Amino acid sequence: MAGFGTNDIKGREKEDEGDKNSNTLESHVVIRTEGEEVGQSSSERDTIHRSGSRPQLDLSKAAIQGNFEERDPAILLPNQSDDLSHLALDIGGSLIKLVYFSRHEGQSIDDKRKKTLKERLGISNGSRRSYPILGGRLHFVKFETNKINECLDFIYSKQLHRGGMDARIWNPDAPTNESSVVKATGGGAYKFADLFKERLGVSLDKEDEMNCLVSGANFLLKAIRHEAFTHMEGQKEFVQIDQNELFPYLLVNIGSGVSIIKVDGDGKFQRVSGTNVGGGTYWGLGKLLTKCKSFDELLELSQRGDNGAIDMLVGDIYGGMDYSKIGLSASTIASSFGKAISENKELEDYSPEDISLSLLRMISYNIGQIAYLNALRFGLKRIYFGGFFIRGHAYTMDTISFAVQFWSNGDAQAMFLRHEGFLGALGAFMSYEKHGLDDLMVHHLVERFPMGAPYTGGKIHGPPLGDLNEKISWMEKFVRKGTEITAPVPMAPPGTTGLGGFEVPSSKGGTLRSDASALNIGVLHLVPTLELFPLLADPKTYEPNTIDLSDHGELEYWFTVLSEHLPDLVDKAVASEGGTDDAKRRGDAFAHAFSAHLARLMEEPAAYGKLGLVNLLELREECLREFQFVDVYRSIKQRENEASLAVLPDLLMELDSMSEEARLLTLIEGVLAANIFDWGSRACMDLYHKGTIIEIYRMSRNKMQRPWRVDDFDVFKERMLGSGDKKPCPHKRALLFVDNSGADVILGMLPLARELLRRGTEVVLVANSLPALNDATATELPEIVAEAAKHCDILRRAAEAGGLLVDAMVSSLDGSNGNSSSVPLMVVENGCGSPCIDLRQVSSELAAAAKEADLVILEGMGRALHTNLNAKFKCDALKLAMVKNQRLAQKLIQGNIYDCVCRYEPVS
Ligand SMILES: Nc1ncnc2c1ncn2[C@@H]1O[C@H](COP(=O)(O)OP(=O)(O)O)[C@@H](O)[C@H]1O
Ligand SMILES: CC(C)(COP(=O)(O)O)[C@@H](O)C(=O)NCCC(=O)O
Ligand SMILES: [Mn+2]
Repeated sequence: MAGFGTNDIKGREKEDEGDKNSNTLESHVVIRTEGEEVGQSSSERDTIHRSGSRPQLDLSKAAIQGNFEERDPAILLPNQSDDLSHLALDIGGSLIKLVYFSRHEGQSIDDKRKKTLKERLGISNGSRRSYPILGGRLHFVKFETNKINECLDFIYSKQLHRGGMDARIWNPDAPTNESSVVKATGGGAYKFADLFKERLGVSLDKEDEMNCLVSGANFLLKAIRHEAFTHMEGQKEFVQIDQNELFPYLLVNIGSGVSIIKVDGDGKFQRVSGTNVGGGTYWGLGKLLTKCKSFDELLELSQRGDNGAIDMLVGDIYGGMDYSKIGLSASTIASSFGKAISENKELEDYSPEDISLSLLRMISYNIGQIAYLNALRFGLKRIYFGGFFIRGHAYTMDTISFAVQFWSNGDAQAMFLRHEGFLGALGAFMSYEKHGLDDLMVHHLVERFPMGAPYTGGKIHGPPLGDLNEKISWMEKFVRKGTEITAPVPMAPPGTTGLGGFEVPSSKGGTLRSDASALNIGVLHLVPTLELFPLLADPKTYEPNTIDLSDHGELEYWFTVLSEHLPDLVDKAVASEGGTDDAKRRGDAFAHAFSAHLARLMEEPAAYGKLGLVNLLELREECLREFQFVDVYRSIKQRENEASLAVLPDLLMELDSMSEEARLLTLIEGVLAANIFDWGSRACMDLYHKGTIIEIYRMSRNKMQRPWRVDDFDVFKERMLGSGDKKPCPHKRALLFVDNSGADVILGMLPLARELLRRGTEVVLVANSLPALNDATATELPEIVAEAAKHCDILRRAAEAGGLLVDAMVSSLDGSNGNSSSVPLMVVENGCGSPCIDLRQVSSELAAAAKEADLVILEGMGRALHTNLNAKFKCDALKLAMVKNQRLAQKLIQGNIYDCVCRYEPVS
């Protein structure tokens, strides 16, 4: 449909009138679940959501209460917290790497509704793992080895040596275990054992370094989706690792020295070679030759260098010509530092920049070459490079990649790891028994990039700041200091010439992002309750994002959309927390944090792994949560729900007076029309100033004209109603992924759900676990359904059967009580708090509900267009959305804003 003219819409006063007339939800609330927001003080709500992502999935309290019959493992065994280890170390020649685990208080809403639901879905008992996976977070921190005292202070301040602060949060009476044991690897585990004992009273349990490197690498390659990447000529590309073809591979760890390991499987490896010319050589020699004070300074110098001033090039020997017969260009380095012998110059006559670059190239190239030769020795094609020498530095990676590519004629591939320097520490962490990490799968891990590490220059450790005040004041300091965070990472292509030579890197004068602000690895959230959505036709090829943000134009467009939305979002966020000074400070901090993330990603889109809209939109919500904005759109949602519930009875009556066929069309039309209530869309927000909810809804419905831009309604209708005399059998169970609040869910999806129920199909409403924009959450839905059920027998009976109406439930219309024989209407949480959905990581509840489902209905722009438009399912799928963005409409459906998509994909 075309745009909405102002003529269509009446003045704003109407809305207020409508508000006065409508019943408020609060006055009708019947069920109130534990932990529910209604009526809670904001501080109570904070506690519930403070833990950030997906707390509902983490049923820690249930486990704490000792109900070992429950399947949900989440965070478990608080009383055994002494057995659970929280810290592992890799103490190397140059750096100390720490991996530590923190548990966070999850929200458990184990109410009656959930219990009934679990019974229905058959997930109440049995199949507990023998070793529960822990729910919590893995943090990565590093220190310089020569500043070991800083490291000891850090461990002490976080009490990590005592099993962590968390242990006492769970069990305040837990004795502090003075003789605790911490897993450690690297030479320092021996060298500093006494110091750890003396200062912290802990014994270091030494683990073999190679073993740790390998198990760390294997864990990363198996459990993290976007861990490994190639880096050629400035281009970073993530590689999808086929788990069946993971082994064998060559692992090259470039620390102070270099270890080269052939890996054949878990625990199956051989250190086949190594070289003493490694990261320590670059840093050591570089320090002597340039007087640099830090590794980063040295690396930064290299970016402004011209190694041709020191290196003897092929051209220098051949009078400026290539030696093309053997494939060497004039710019190929014939002899690193070779020029220094023929010139009558002293060290001071060479620039530190040139020296640093010569050194970097010499060492990187040499390691690349030795790595390749070893790969050749064993016929290996995949070479993974780790170790902190790499430091995510584009030029280093390009040089190594070039060497491998050049010498192997393209046969072997150099790949790098995002957690490059933490392999050993992760391996040491893995060596604890009983942590259950071996069972972890890709879908159990969510990586988050919190703001608030101390980015102050110089310090290389960057523990995330847990305390909100600390975070905000850091953010304020940062804002005063300037743009340290957003300073560009030098990513300029190195200008490789081919033929074994390199031109001088073209990036000039850029400062290297300080190590602590590199922010390219986040905190790994372990969420054991996440699962792969079982109805995906082919999980291996599934890609949630529809739009490819590696297209720079797209990236820029969506970044602009998000930036422009920010001021309004901050206003709403601050208002949602009462507009207090504290809320304003948090609002400011949020705006800066989110802008900094955007700026970071704009410079280096792949910094946080492969980037898509699903990540960007979730990042925004996560960032709000980080600054404790619990539910920004709460009052908007409530107002829209109230207005919509008030007109629901009329709508249901209207529907009931129609023929089956007309009704089905009206229902689908209703869903599409009501999808206009989206507070994430700029165009829609502008629209809301022009009319009341009900007016906009009516107008939207009046404008629904078929054919829609994508219109598979007739095929869907045939599947639902049959044709001629043939009545098809109804679907057994439909999953309805709902979107937005108010009209969208109440006047759109609920009536559709009711129709399915009427036809004997069980309905599962799938809603967000956490708030995102104005999306209804799974905790809000039962109340909404309860209200709707007051006006509708079908909904009431189904809701009762699905356990949605509990205790002193609505006084039923027909006076009957108790369980009816109706097919059930259920509500499950989807496991996320974003306007989009990545079906590789959904709640276990949803995964269980999906097993019996034969129809999936995805609704809304976020879940059906930005993500999943191209997703294929093992069952029938209906994708419904109104496109509320002009550019997207053009791109996806060659249409216009407010056009509609009704895509039906029957299982073949
Ligand atoms: N901030 C830093 N300080 C010192 N060295 C660093 C730093 N960042 C990167 N490096 C490089 O990383 C190397 C150490 O890598 P790492 O994998 O930690 O090995 P090790 O276990 O031998 O300490 C150093 O020799 C240096 O080349
Ligand atoms: C965030 C959204 C995906 C939510 O849409 P919904 O799923 O509610 O239909 C959408 O509002 C969106 O893409 N907004 C940004 C584009 C714009 O403002 O035009
Ligand atoms: Mn939405």
